[in-house]
Amino acid sequence: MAIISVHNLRKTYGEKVAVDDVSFAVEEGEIFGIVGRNGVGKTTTVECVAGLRTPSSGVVEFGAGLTDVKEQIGIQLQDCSLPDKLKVGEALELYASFYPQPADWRALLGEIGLDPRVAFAKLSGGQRQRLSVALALVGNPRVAILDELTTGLDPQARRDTWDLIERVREMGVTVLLVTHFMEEVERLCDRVAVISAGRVLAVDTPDGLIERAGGGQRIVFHTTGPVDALTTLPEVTTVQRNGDEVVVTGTGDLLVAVVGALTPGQVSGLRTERTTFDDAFLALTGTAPASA
Ligand SMILES: Nc1ncnc2c1ncn2[C@@H]1O[C@H](COP(=O)(O)OP(=O)(O)OP(=O)(O)O)[C@@H](O)[C@H]1O
Repeated sequence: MAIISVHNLRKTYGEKVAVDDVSFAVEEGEIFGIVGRNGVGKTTTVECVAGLRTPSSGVVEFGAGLTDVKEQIGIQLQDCSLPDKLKVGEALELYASFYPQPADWRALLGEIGLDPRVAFAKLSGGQRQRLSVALALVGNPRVAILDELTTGLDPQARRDTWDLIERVREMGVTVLLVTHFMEEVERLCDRVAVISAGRVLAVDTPDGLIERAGGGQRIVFHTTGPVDALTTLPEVTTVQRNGDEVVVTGTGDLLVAVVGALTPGQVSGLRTERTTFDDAFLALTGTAPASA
């Protein structure tokens, strides 16, 4: 049974429609991604789920066992900031005091690998993000909402944060992950809702969305000759031409089918690539993802 079900969520600020019509269900124990470009309504959606904002219309339902949203959903908000002089240990102890049955914050310190005596001002970007994850977990939540956790981090800090998110799931916590970083989706998410302009375009596994975008296979080559015949092949999903360069996506024995249909001697630089979640996102939304 779904631990969170969102039905036709809509949120407006005056004339501004931040979330138009969003529905999805999060299963217990999964890492569920909310993915989309900046400003499409991701944060507003999860703030409505966490009870921080009141939807203009629509319903957010919680599965059995999730009875107290404020206590059982931990949220790490984008750009979380703490007083400069507050030490890591003091922050965790303070946040733990807000909850009736907090987690052991000293054990959480081990997970995030931080020294409790270090002041917030002295933490690097990656360390601040790891602290904000720990603060989201200190209430012993059933669900952790993590919003744009790795934006602005260097590649190593990003990978460390991904490892931490995987450990959070291993602790039995369901994760609702807001991101516009496509590699993060492929690496972490069991399922994902792709949002554009306040609406859900698709909900599926990352592989399922890649499959929709061309079956995980892509062939790139150069030719000056005609390629129209490729579109009639059953293995071919899309053919895109940009000058001499042709990109073909499809399924099954795509390479054999494409090579068989091309005129020998007119093709150069043929290579195969795996379709990525970037391609799937582009195919769904018609826009490339923003860089992190
Ligand atoms: N309190 C508010 N008042 C007015 N407009 C708002 C408010 N909060 C958000 N918005 C607008 O609603 C839209 C959706 O914002 P939201 O922060 O939910 O998007 P997002 O997908 O999370 O983007 P980002 O990744 O940049 O945070 C944006 O156009 C934003 O400017």
